[in-house]
Amino acid sequence: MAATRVRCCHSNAAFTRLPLTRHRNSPTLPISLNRVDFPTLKKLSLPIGDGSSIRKVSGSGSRNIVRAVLEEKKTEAITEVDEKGITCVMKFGGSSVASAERMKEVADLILTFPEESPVIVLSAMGKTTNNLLLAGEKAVSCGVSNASEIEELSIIKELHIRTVKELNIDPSVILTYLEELEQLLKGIAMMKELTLRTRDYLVSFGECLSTRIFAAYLNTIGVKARQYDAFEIGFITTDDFTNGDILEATYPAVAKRLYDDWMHDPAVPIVTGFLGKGWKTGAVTTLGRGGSDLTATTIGKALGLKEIQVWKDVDGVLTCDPTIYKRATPVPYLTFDEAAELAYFGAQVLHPQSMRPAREGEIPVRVKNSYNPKAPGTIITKTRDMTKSILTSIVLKRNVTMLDIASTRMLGQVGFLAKVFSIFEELGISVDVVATSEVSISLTLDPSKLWSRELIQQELDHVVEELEKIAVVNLLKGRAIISLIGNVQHSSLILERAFHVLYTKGVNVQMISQGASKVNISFIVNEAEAEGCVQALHKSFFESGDLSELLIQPRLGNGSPVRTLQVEN
Ligand SMILES: Nc1ncnc2c1ncn2[C@@H]1O[C@H](COP(=O)(O)OP(=O)(O)O)[C@@H](O)[C@H]1O
Ligand SMILES: N[C@@H](CC(=O)OP(=O)(O)O)C(=O)O
Repeated sequence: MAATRVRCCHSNAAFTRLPLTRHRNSPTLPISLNRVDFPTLKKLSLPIGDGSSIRKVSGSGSRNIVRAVLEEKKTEAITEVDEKGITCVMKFGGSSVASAERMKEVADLILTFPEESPVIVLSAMGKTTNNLLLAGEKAVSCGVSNASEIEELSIIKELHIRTVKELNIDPSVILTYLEELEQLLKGIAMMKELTLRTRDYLVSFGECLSTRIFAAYLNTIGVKARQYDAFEIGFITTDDFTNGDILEATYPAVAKRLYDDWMHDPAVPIVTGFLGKGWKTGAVTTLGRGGSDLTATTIGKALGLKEIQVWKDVDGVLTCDPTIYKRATPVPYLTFDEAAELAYFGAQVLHPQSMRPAREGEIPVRVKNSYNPKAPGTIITKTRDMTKSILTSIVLKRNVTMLDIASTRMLGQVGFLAKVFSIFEELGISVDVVATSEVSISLTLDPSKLWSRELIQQELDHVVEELEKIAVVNLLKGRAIISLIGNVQHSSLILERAFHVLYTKGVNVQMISQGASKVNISFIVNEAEAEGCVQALHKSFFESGDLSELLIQPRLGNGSPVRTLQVEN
């Protein structure tokens, strides 16, 4: 990997010179200006440092110069860089680094982009996170003397030791971690409890191990790499264990640490995905399952990179989950809103919060297949051409619980709605889909943040108990949400087609909602019927010709059709 080298700093009597480097493809985007964070600098209008604001930042493509003029302090910074800085972030999920063989392929893949200097974000190897969680649950009841024999612990040890051997790297990079993991499981066995905080610490071993192995491997093949634990480099989160939210302070802290290190001693940063540090407790937190995508987009925004790449085991975001229907095809373009909605409604391919930093930083996200790098993948941007777009993807969220809540009329309608939602707020449970009538509400509960079955039941009992103080509650389990992500400007066409399919299949829709986000129509069906519905909907929307031909001509006030077909963007 080429290094960034500062060649000269001009002097000018009127100005103080500050070190500043520039982004390769974006000459006006400097990388660091003393202690000023990059996104702030990029916006140009915000106050920086001790109250100065940037008047002008300009660059020259040919001479690789970036110039920043700071208003009040009359400070100018000019730095000339003859090679590139960090250009993109590449995240590889568990499936992409599941074995030594896969790690070699990922290393080769990174090296096929010599023009890039990436930050690499890794998830835990293969199913390691699931195995860690299972090991933790078993430890609670297995007794201290049996903790070392937990099957999942052996699987984790065996996988990592075999990987280290096959990659020919020094096993000491992971042995202390494996010993510590065993100690932790013994501790859980001794305490006979697994708190959410301990659970997060437990699963953090997955990413801590995979990144250490991969960084060591890159170093053995002559690519200088440096491992980072996200919780040590400024990933600050709320203290919501198992579901931490990234706090704003993360961006400048991460940018500073990565760029300072890069400037002093360039090496490919290999960062643990999924992990953070609680701002009050200082303990390790996690960002929710699949959270490494969010780590990657956070780094992308922090460094103001030109692209965020998330490498998966599928050819991009597909028209539906390929495990439900294998004729799913890649969606070439998505907006941040569509991708966020798709993720929120259960498409495992992206973490629900991961689009937020990318959208804020306006950084394109590319979803690629590490098993098939030639496939173009999906590119996610702020806007896209929606002219012919009707339906983009069908998403299924299983294991949904629906609540029918009918008011006992002790409260007026407004008070009733407010009271119901305050109960959910107090219990920290989010609601997915809502439909209301004058005296009743139907809604579905989001199961994604609950990690174990016992917890779901516990929380449900509590919700019902609270709601029964003001309403008659009917709890309906075994439901599924089918979400149609698409151009809701054509909702009539989408609904007409969707209901025709469901009617033909004899499926009764139990609730329907059209999101205010204008990209999503959701309906609730029995879980047992849901997969069949997705398959039938996919056939109808994606396998029966060009739907845009069906768009009805808008009609004039007198009912006669207008001459040209207009499709709103
Ligand atoms: N609409 C969709 N498009 C692509 N993949 C999907 C979709 N819905 C669900 N998936 C599932 O998401 C998986 C990829 O996400 P994930 O397992 O989190 O990847 P990684 O661990 O590599 O980050 C795919 O293997 C696929 O089964
Ligand atoms: N290892 C964590 C975080 C993650 O992002 O994983 P993946 O990228 O493999 O979905 C998990 O399994 O949840």
